[in-house]
Amino acid sequence: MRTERTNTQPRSGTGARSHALRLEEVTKVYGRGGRGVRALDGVSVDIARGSFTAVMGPSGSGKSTFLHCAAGLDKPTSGRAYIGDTELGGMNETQLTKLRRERIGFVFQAFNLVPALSVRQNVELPLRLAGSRLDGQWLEDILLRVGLGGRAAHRPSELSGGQQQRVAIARALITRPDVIFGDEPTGALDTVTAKEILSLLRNCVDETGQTVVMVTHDPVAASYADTVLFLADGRIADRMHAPTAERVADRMTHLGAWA
Ligand SMILES: Nc1ncnc2c1ncn2[C@@H]1O[C@H](COP(=O)(O)OP(=O)(O)OP(=O)(O)O)[C@@H](O)[C@H]1O
Repeated sequence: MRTERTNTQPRSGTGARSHALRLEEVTKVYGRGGRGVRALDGVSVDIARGSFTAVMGPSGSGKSTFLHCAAGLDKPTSGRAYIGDTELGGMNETQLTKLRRERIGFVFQAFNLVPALSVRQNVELPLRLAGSRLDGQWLEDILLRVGLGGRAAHRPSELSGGQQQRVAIARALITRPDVIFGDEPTGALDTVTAKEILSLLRNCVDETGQTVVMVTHDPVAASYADTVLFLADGRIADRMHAPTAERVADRMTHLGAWA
């Protein structure tokens, strides 16, 4: 049985569990005055290391804004975002770029691989950009872990969609990041391949203690997580532990997602 590790309460005092990321009263308003859109509205969440969290909600509920503020891609209008104990608000663009390269992994729907580079070179890229030393054994371990041991010399165009997403996951793992953020990582894949990729993300959490936070519209994808956060109108409307696809779909229906 899976251990419940995502603590959705703000951390308090001593004895708190180690968190990979934390948002404190994060509000994001796009635009100004009467035409401003409150995309996030006082969101507080504390996500434990080694946990798998899915973020769901109706279109426009603030999922992308949540991910962007948590990953330092966008600045909250008010409130604070932390990766580990590092508060992002005080950082300039150069520092944020460095933090994203070294401490965050991204897996997007569209894979975003460099076509001219081999699998191995794509996976090494974050370390090269960061000027960090490459641990060859770790690279080999990761390629094996994602099932690409025999494909290291291939170009992305020579791989299937599922294999390309495995490269993206390997690239996200190479820096041993605090958090891997997934933005619809299975959105472009067929059902069978999507399940393989979700199992791989699940294994990264269970076997290497990786933290994964994934935005998805798919209740089946969300069911691989330990916890689902449901957003509605920029707020956390609900959270579900040990989710099943049926319960997630039911909750989404009640949030009016598929009305
Ligand atoms: N750059 C922006 N400028 C103005 N409004 C924005 C901007 N980005 C997002 N919004 C608005 O903020 C709200 C939340 O958007 P967000 O993209 O976070 O929602 P979402 O849940 O990811 O939606 P979807 O599931 O459709 O991708 C929406 O009303 C959206 O129109």
